[in-house]
Amino acid sequence: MPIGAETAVPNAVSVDCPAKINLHLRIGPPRADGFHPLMSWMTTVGLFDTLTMQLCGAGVPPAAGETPTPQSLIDLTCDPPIVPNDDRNLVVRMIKAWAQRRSDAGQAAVAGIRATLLKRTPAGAGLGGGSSDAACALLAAERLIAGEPPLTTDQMAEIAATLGSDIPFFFSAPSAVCTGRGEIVRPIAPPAAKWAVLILPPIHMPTPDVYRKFDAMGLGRQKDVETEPDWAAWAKLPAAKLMTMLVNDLEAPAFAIRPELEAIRLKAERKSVRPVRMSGSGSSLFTLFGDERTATEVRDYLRIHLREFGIEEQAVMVVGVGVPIIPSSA
Ligand SMILES: C[C@@](CO)(OP(=O)(O)O)[C@H](O)COP(=O)(O)OP(=O)(O)OC[C@H]1O[C@@H](n2ccc(N)nc2=O)[C@H](O)[C@@H]1O
Ligand SMILES: Nc1ncnc2c1ncn2[C@@H]1O[C@H](COP(=O)(O)OP(=O)(O)O)[C@@H](O)[C@H]1O
Repeated sequence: MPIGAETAVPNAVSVDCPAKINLHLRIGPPRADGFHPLMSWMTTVGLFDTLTMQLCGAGVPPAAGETPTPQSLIDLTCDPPIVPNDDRNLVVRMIKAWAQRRSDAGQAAVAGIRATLLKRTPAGAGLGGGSSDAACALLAAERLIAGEPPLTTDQMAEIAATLGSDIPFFFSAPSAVCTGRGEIVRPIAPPAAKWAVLILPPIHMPTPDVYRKFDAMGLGRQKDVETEPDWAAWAKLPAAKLMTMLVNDLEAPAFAIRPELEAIRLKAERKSVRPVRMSGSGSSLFTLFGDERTATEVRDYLRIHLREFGIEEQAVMVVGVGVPIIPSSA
């Protein structure tokens, strides 16, 4: 009998899916498969989407106004609805890949899953929101069928790597060094700096465009992704010192595509009197702090001085650095 088919009581799991930032991101020349080798120190930050999932089958009463059972394996509702709820959504693709793996392994089929995704992390910001949602969908799905032999972190990361280079990181949250095309993940200590000011310019940066520009500019040296810093020493550095060590090799191509992003970064650096880095392929920017009070003061100051770029108040925020992922039964 399929799991969920006879479930009398809805069994929901809710996960706050954290965004990530690339504290340090070095990129090498493209490989034969077109992907770029990289070396990145990634950490979660406290900006969250919320994903709720519920087994959905014959015995489960539908939520008010919702269809009784999904027509397909997963019935996803997104808020805002502008986010696709079909196969373009990494949550849908992850659940399908998970169900396929179960089927290949001869495990019981899942009758259906009803999911809702409340989006807060902007897409195209280099914050891995879609990747986090996908990883958290797998964690939630595994929890929904508790009692079965759970997948190991390596098995989850293996499924994840088939869907996106950034997804495996989230199974080693809150802090890891990612190599290969991003899918080889090694947990390390999170930074001592526990707060970040995050700036979200109203700019959508498509990741492939930034990598293409990186190639067109002839950037990328293999040795940059092979020489690893002393991560343990970096993790202990005070925030201001650590910021001076961090590099993002995708800044040059991102700024070549959108020069106003560089102008925002420069202004943010001048006004905060500290280095400001881009995360991933952009467009988000961050700087780290050891204490929340200083972070809040700098945030308030930047809110005033970044207005001229069309950056709204709520797009400059203080977030915790190195937050855990904790699915909870709802
Ligand atoms: C740049 C980074 C840094 O963490 O993050 P984002 O800015 O996307 O958050 C990642 O490398 C993005 O990872 P992710 O967004 O999962 O990329 P994927 O879906 O696997 O690939 C999207 C496209 O990006 C390019 N790509 C991605 C990863 C990589 N190591 N080399 C690449 O060249 C390829 O053109 C690929 O077709
Ligand atoms: N659950 C999801 N949330 C947001 N975007 C998603 C999701 N699933 C797939 N996508 C697609 O992935 C793209 C990249 O989204 P995301 O991972 O949030 O940003 P980034 O690559 O900048 O870190 C989006 O433009 C969108 O088309």
